[in-house]
Amino acid sequence: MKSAVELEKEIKLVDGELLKVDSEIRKLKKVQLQLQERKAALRSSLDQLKSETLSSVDWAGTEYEWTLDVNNTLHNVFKLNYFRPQQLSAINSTLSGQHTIVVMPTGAGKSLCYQLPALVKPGITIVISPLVSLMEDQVRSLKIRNIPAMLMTSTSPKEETQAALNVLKDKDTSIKLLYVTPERLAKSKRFMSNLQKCHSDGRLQRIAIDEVHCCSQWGHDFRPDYKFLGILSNMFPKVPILGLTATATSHVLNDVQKILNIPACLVIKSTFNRPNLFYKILEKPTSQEECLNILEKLLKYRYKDETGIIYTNSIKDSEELASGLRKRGLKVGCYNANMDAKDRSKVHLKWHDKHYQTIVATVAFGMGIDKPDVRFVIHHTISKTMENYYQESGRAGRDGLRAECVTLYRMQDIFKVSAMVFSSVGDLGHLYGMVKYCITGNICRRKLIAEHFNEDWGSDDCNKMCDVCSETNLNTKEINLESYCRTLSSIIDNADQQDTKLTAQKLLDAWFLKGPVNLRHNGKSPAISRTLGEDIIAFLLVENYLIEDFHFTAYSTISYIKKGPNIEFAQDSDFSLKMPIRKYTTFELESRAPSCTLTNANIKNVTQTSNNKSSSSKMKENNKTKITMNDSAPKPKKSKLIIIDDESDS
Ligand SMILES: Nc1ncnc2c1ncn2[C@@H]1O[C@H](COP(=O)(O)OP(=O)(O)OP(=O)(O)O)[C@@H](O)[C@H]1O
Repeated sequence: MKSAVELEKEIKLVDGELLKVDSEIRKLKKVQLQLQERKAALRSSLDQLKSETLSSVDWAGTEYEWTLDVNNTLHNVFKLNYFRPQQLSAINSTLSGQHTIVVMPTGAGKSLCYQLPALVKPGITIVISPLVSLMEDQVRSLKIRNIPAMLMTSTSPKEETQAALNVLKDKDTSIKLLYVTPERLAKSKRFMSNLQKCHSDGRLQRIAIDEVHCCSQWGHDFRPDYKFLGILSNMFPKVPILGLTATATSHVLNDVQKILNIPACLVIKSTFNRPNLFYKILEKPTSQEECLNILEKLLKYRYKDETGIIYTNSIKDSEELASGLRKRGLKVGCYNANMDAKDRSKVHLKWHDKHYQTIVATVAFGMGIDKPDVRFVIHHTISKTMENYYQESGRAGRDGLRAECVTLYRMQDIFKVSAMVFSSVGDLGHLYGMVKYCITGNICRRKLIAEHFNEDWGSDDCNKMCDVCSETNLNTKEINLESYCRTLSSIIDNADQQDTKLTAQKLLDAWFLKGPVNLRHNGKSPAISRTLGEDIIAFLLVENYLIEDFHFTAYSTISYIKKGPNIEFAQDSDFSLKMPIRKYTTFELESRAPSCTLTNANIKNVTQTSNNKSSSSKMKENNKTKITMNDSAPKPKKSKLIIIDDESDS
């Protein structure tokens, strides 16, 4: 038997060996990590290469084995004469079996990209869509065209659900498109097992995922159940996935590809320019009564006999405006999240059938509006972001004919919206993008929208279809803001010393020597209009010379104004800051809007049947999005209202 000392000694020796092994393990782990990183980098290069190779193909070609069928189906079943830009590319790519993501603006015609291929090849196309009402609309219009389609949601009667499940097992089914919600897919084991059966019988033709940005947490409509869709490419590797979205940011698109496990897929992206939409900013009066006067004139004269939407940002406003307009003899429906689903769909239908000229709605009225002839979208209050504005205004003119997008803007609305944005998202940058769009009077509105989508549109892309470009007598004057900056800074310092917080309104009052005397400055009232004063405050917010400071009460969130990081530059002797003065351009409230004739850009649109790589729109973005077009037909995105179909089998 060994002595204790010997045993201790031996333990030390073993410890030494263990240390050596640990060190070897660490070294090997390091090598393993390096190899994993190298492998990931190689894989990413391979994906990139595959994606670039895919993008270099002219997918809009007309020599595919299915071309004749595709054209016949377009004409005979969908009764359409031409493809809109990128539709044919998307159709050819998915029919070739490629995983594809299609990014097209709202109303550009994404649905056709999966509905048409579904009829050209045998088998079933599964369409995953987040909105029950949208699916219902689509199935209804497919049935009108004698296209066998079905949907399966939690609200479907039991027999319909059973029938839909049977379709997946039935080799003789005539059904070509089966619509399901992501929740149904994620939570129904029966659905998934039947889908596997359908696949093993060789009948699962394609999986289309509408609003595919809902996969990504970076997107504005994240839906947790969309994450589940990542298993589809592993379960059915040979079945092409076709994702569709109107959200264009590269961050979201990369995330979507990762989540769906299709990193090397083809991304087909249209430009976001909507050439048939005329953009206009109108000065918003202070009182609701005056707002109603403007809206009344617009509805009675400018948009006589036309259908449109008035968006506002609160339920209260939607009710007040709707009732005010009704009292003025107009046929108006109200739509907001306070109403139950039945009432909302009644209003939607009445508007759809032109019983109502306009619907006054909060953004609850959004996703899934498929009315092609919306001739005007009026924003009574600014949207929360440029993206939202693009989506909401984009509901106009989906038929490609001229339509108008009018925004009523005044400074106070910034703070109504910013309190909401701050409470929900915390990031005001996107709202300020919207403010910049409204207060900039010397830059084409389209150019400002293009900036948001990382695109670069020239003046040809606008074709005088915004209030700035169409104004022949545009004011290009600038105003120096140096002394105003210093005065505003001193007013805020003075209020601080008195332990008083200033709202934008109070700051404006103090600047114009109105309101409490102790808050006013010592100088003269500025020799400018109060409206210009409001623009200056908004401009200084957008440019970070002023910032908002939010305080919460039991009933509301109040926005106060503080000095921003850039205001310290105002003390420098060589400080210079200029703001272009906005001029409200002419807009006839009481004459008919120009008629809905095809614009040149539209004509280009509808005759475009093959890929045109000589785009005049230069995409700055180079995120695997090589196919770009300059003349997309009539995005967003989308309202925030999503009806979740959350019933599972269990
Ligand atoms: N090639 C075409 N020619 C003429 N009209 C078309 C064409 N393709 C689609 N449309 C019409 O354009 C309208 C919008 O199509 P669709 O609903 O597919 O748009 P979308 O891109 O899915 O929009 P959203 O993002 O709002 O869902 C529909 O009325 C549709 O019939």
